Amino acid sequence: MSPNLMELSASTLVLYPASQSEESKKENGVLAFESNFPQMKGEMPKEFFWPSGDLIKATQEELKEPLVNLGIMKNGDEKAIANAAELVRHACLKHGFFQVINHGVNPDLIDAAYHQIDTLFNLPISQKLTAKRKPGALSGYSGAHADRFSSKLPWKETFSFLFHHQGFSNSQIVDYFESVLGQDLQHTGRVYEEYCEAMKELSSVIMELLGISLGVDGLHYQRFFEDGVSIMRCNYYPPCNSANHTFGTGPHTDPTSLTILHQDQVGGLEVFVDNKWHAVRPRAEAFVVNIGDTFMALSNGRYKSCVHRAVVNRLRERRSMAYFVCPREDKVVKPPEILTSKNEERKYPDFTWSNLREFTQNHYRADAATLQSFLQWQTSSNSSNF
Ligand SMILES: C=C1C[C@]23C[C@H]1CC[C@H]2[C@]1(C)CCC[C@@](C)(C(=O)O)[C@H]1[C@@H]3C(=O)O
Ligand SMILES: O=C(O)CCC(=O)C(=O)O
Ligand SMILES: [Fe+2]
Repeated sequence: MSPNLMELSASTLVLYPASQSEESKKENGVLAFESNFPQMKGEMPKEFFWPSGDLIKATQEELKEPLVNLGIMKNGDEKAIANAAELVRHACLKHGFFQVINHGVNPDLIDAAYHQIDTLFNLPISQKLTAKRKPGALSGYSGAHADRFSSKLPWKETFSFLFHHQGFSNSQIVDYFESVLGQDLQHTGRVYEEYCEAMKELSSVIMELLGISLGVDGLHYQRFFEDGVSIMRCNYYPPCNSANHTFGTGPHTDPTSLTILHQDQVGGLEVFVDNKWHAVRPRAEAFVVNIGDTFMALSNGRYKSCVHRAVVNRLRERRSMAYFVCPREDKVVKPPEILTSKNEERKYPDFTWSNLREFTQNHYRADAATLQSFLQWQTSSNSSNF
């Protein structure tokens, strides 16, 4: 760790625990969580308790969430597209969150993808651990992130994998599933291959609309992401008898560019709007779209990265699927000139997704201040090199 990072860590950064030997992990109970989670009965281990300052309840006030009908993007009615762009613009300037309907994704495919979440998380823990996420990597299985963090653990299991938008075979995900979980998971891989293809198409339509809504050429962001590598994540949140004291996913913004999320009918996603937490009512026919930190930078700070979290339920298990759109890792993240030409200052220096991703995997636990902390870190590590 650089000395500068240590200085930062004292004030703003939440750092990983020092790397531990397998022996000390056992002593700390980390491996025990992984193998017993989510069957843990009785009292919730202290590592899952979150500070009371974070546990503020959502308001009962209904959120007037913008629902954007994407069907209009196909028939090319200019007025309808302008109206949709206005809805998106208003939502993104304010909080960075909207939902889309008539998105063209086959509901049977969404059901099939949920079904495969059950296949995945019902595997024996020994098999899930064969696909365990390696330190610093984004793909693989994780139980409560217990091997990465030692406090404020999230009450969830996740399975993540990468999806190359271009230049890979149409069995990239099948191949990954087979390599980490074995031949039996071929069908699961096929379902997610199809799901990710559908997400890629959907993200391209949303990028076009975002471009139009910012007054940028509709093709600009579409092109920027065409050779990207996105992250698909299946989330499984077991029921929790101390649901009021923990989170499934704590408060954060996504460091990625755009998140297309589907949640099941249990509900649990909450967004921070007007200084309050609001529950997002589950809608089977809709996808939730969140602006992430990287898109905030691509819009020169105009569009807000959405602050959100997921709460867990005392009695019911919950599932969600997140497709995190990311550019190619070495692409320079900077806003199009049209957004900075009218004497508007650049809000963020250039960076690459690879740098920001590395920061979240090796130096900082993503939260609601990731981008600011990353920029501070980048500045201090650059200055220490000279
Ligand atoms: C780049 C990423 C880091 C996380 C997965 C993707 C996009 C979202 C990030 C995350 C979900 C934000 C909340 C905290 C986190 C640790 C989690 O709860 O999973 C984050 C992911 C991660 O670092 O694995
Ligand atoms: O499960 C959810 O509803 C949200 C999950 C989330 O925010 C994430 O994985 O980044
Ligand atoms: Fe998120």
